[in-house]
Amino acid sequence: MSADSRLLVVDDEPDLRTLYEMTLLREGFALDSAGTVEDALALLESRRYDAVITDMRLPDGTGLDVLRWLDQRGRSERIVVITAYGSPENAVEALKAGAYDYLTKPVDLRQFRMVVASALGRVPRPESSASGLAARAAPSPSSTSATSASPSPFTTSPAASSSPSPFSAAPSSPSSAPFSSSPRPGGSASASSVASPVPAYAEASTSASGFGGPSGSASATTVAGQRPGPSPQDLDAPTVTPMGAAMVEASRKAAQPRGRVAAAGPVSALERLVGDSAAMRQVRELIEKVARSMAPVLLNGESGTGKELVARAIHDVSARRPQPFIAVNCGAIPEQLLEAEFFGYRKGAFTGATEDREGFFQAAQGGTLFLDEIGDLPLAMQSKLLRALQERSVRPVGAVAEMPVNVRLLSATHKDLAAEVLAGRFRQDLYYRLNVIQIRVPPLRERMEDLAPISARVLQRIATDAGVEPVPQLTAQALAALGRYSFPGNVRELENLLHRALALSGGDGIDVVDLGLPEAMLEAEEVPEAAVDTADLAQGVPLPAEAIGQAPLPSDLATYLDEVEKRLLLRALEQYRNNRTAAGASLGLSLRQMRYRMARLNISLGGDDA
Ligand SMILES: Nc1ncnc2c1ncn2[C@@H]1O[C@H](COP(=O)(O)OP(=O)(O)OP(=O)(O)O)[C@@H](O)[C@H]1O
Repeated sequence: MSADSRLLVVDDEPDLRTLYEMTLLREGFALDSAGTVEDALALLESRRYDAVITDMRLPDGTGLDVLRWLDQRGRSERIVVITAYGSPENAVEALKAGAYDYLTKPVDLRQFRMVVASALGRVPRPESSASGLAARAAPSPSSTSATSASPSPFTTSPAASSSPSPFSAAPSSPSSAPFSSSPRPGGSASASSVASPVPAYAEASTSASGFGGPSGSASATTVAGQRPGPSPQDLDAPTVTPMGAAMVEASRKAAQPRGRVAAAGPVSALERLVGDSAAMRQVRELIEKVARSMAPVLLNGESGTGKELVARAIHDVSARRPQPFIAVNCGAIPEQLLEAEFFGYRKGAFTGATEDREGFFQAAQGGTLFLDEIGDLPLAMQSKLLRALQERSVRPVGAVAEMPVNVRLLSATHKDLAAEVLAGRFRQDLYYRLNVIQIRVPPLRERMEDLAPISARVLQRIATDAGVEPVPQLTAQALAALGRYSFPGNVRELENLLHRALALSGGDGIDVVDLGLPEAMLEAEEVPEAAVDTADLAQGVPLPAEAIGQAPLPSDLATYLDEVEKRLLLRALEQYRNNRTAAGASLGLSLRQMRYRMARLNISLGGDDA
């Protein structure tokens, strides 16, 4: 049944080669094998394969040689590298070099089959004998809705925001504190546990709530609920206490801007990631690149910069897109519930465990598990997570057997994890595993040229959600005022601020006053006196007498005016830290006009000038 896939196995140990061959032949794959790099390359010269499984250490080179050979030729074969036990640095190196995945010796054949299936883009089918949970958790590839046969392990309520749970995700009022570091949006702060890989509520809220909540959530699938679940006694909780559940967002589909859903179909997270700054272009490139492998990615950046959106984009671009994307806020889960939440539990495991429940890993089976605020995981749980990653299997609380999981792990933190390692608060080995590839999502203030397009997109979304038409635009002055703000809460704060501005603005335009920026900030940022003459030129304020009345007449008016214009543009650019949108707006120019004038006057900002 799998004979359409042809694999190449490279290992110099005949016994192992035979073992791999037998395993793969039994799966129905067509197969070639080689014992050296040279033989492998000869075979690869002669034909293409769907995947290559290669040992790292070979008599005449390493698996990396095979990998690089393929990479240099732009070949599409996915590569699984087999590394010796206790040499994670080899695995990391292979992943960085572009391997799809790795296996550690001694190879567990069940894992072997799963990894190969995953490399071939098939839905890995964990052995059903391992646990009924696995089979239940694994969604059908063709199924796009909640398919779990089991009832929700944790009660989830679509009426999330009314949940009294301490972890509930009542959308925060965007107007409450536009300048404070905004509260997490309804999305990320949601409280809910995963019942099934793709809970019905996820589907429903994907189409219902659009691109994000009023406070700027990235997730339209956020669900908050209260789990009347138990606190496992064997996890330091002496009695059963109804707890607020972990914070989870589950979605197989990206959230999408409302109003475009029906016409344009689902909008991927990558499309939702607005911004054409050099930094964002680089992030987008990395997303495309890392989406091709199973390499763990650590997203680093301040709160509200878009780390979760980037994680969703990686999932959306990857072959795992049809499978669940499970986002978990590690910092929000009570410590004594962590193990049960992550790995699930079995009926009778502790008082109140009246039925089997799946955990995040099972819910993400075949898909992506995004662990936000990974730096908040307590050390004990870090060890358990590390083990799950190494073994690619988890043991639900109260279960005897391990169950294999095929999950791609993405994590995020606003902390400096390397410093946390040094301080003894984060396990070095786990850091090493999570940090195979790092993507830094820069703060908004470092990419202010993205301010205008993000604002436009956000306004479009919230206006559409609120049924406001036409979509109000920011005036040039409002945009300039925003350009002077440092946005400690990043894009989320911008969203909150615009939400509030939209509510306050009466007409078609959003002006400075609607933004509710603090007086102190506006005063501090007032245009310096010396600039008033020129800044106000457009409003008809006359130039000071000495500028035109007493200065000698220029012999070449055009060149003279060009020089004046150039100096003013340079001053504005300096004042707005090379942000052309804000600098232009302060002079009453659109970005396009600004670009045109800069090009005409030969003004270059150096570096990437997009
Ligand atoms: N480049 C972008 N374009 C459009 N919207 C964005 C962009 N970056 C972030 N957002 C929006 O900003 C909000 C915050 O993003 P997100 O939740 O991904 O940030 P985060 O870094 O994960 O925050 P935290 O660290 O607090 O979890 C979301 O609503 C998201 O959709």
